[in-house]
Amino acid sequence: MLEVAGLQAHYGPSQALFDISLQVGAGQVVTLLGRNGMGKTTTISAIMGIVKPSAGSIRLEGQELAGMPSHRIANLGLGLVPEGRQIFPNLTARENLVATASNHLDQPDPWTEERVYALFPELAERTSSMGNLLSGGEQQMLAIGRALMTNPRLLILDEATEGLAPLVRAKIWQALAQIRDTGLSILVVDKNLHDLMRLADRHVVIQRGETVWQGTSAELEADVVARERFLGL
Ligand SMILES: Nc1ncnc2c1ncn2[C@@H]1O[C@H](COP(=O)(O)OP(=O)(O)OP(=O)(O)O)[C@@H](O)[C@H]1O
Repeated sequence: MLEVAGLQAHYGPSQALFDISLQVGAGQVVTLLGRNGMGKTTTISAIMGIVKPSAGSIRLEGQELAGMPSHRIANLGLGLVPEGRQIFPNLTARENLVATASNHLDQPDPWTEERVYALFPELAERTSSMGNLLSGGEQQMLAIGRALMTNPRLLILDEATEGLAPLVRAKIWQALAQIRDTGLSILVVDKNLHDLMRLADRHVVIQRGETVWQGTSAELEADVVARERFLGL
């Protein structure tokens, strides 16, 4: 479904990505792991076309995305839940959900407000609350719901549970498991590896802008050296 190979990216003269390769198969949950500042957000930004890749390829079901403007990439089926949630503060929860809703790919059984509220019953209680008045957890649920309402083929989450209480975090993981069960592919950046071990099929570890390890949850569990060396865990 998504194949990234030899991806490089720069911020002005400074190179942030040197050689990123990763694959997300249809219906798979894949994590992107690495210590702070190693290039996880930049990798996601390059996939989404927010940062222009300077080399390498990013293919979605065979179609090259590198060099495309980000709105076209989004229309081809990549749904982003950005770091920091980026909820529209002056729109209500409901308006946030519908503002960017679409079904460009004519997906059967598309996501609707009702389906999002069934996934996150907390949001159903808050439909007329302004975005900036929602709690961190509600904002995160809304950011996920908003991305789902674009009916993507691949959902990408950057630090989806950052700053959330354990109980709220558990709700988010539970929802992601439900989303995975609908067959949607998911690429997720998060620091809570323990929670992700159960949810994810594969893990990709990056260090200083390079992919340095890839494998399954069982392989990562068994590879104490890689965990210590690349993740400090
Ligand atoms: N807008 C920017 N301009 C210049 N350099 C940047 C910019 N954003 C990130 N960088 C640099 O690129 C490198 C990778 O950063 P990135 O944010 O992708 O890492 P990360 O793995 O997502 O880290 P974190 O977990 O802290 O978010 C770092 O050296 C960072 O300083």
